[in-house]
Amino acid sequence: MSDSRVLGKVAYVTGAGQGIGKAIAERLAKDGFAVSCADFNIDAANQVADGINKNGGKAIAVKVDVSDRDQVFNTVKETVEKLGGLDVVVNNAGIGPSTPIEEITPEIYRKVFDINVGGTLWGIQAAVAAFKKLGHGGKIINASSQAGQVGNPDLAVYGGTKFAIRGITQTAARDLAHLGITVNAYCPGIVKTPMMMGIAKEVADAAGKPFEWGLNQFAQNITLKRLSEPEDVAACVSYLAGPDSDYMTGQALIIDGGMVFN
Ligand SMILES: NC(=O)C1=CN([C@@H]2O[C@H](COP(=O)(O)OP(=O)(O)OC[C@H]3O[C@@H](n4cnc5c(N)ncnc54)[C@H](O)[C@@H]3O)[C@@H](O)[C@H]2O)C=CC1
Ligand SMILES: CC(=O)C(C)=O
Repeated sequence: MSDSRVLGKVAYVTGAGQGIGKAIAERLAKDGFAVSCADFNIDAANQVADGINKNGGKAIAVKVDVSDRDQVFNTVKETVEKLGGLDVVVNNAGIGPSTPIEEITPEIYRKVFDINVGGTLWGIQAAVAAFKKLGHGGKIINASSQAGQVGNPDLAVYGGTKFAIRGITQTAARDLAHLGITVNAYCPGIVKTPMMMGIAKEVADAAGKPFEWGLNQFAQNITLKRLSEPEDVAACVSYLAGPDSDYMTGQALIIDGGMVFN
């Protein structure tokens, strides 16, 4: 059921073409947001936007490589022009290769940080510019991870980006509060998406083990004894995007089924 408090508001979600981003876009549309589905894979983003529109929501798809600052600014501008405003930016897009310490190369380091950390910084910057031009504050929501809370096997580079995103979230919260902007993050656990399944396979293959062994390296200590659905994460982001979280900023909400206990 939609929330009358967000009707007429606009959300820009990166990585909305599949996985967690798709679930976030669909949930925010159900909540009542008009949604800009931003993704490198424009065909996938179009499918998500078409599905939202067919279900009575309002959505567009925009092609973006979040590692390219100009593309992020241009697609945020396109969102404002086509949907009539902007209130929430979800910096969800990311890549997650497994990187055994001795196999890390400068190329993979730069690529993962450019997308995961650069994409978050450019999304924050573009959101601030749009909110200021529109004359109001807003909400910025960044994708961290349980792997941004504790070190995970073979994820030194990816996990490093997720730790970085928590720190960026805290600093941005402090720096942007005077503009009426809150900045928070979400830390999913082991979510059934192509990214996670890919990591599990890479870890298993590197160890010469079956896929299930690789997945279990990450999923064996989930208190609730089930993998996360993308919709579990979208429910957390729905809270962060809505007015009930207005008094929250600089936080990284852990939505992992009970893996990390701070
Ligand atoms: N799947 C999991 O278990 C977890 C995922 N996360 C985080 O959640 C976010 C989403 O992850 P998933 O849905 O699992 O990933 P996914 O790989 O299933 O989907 C990622 C989406 O982002 C898009 N994308 C990738 N690089 C892009 C770029 N440079 N510019 C624009 N779009 C780009 C892809 O086309 C894809 O549609 C990521 O930030 C990830 O780090 C955090 C914790 C756990
Ligand atoms: C992909 C990810 O963020 C994990 C394993 O927590």
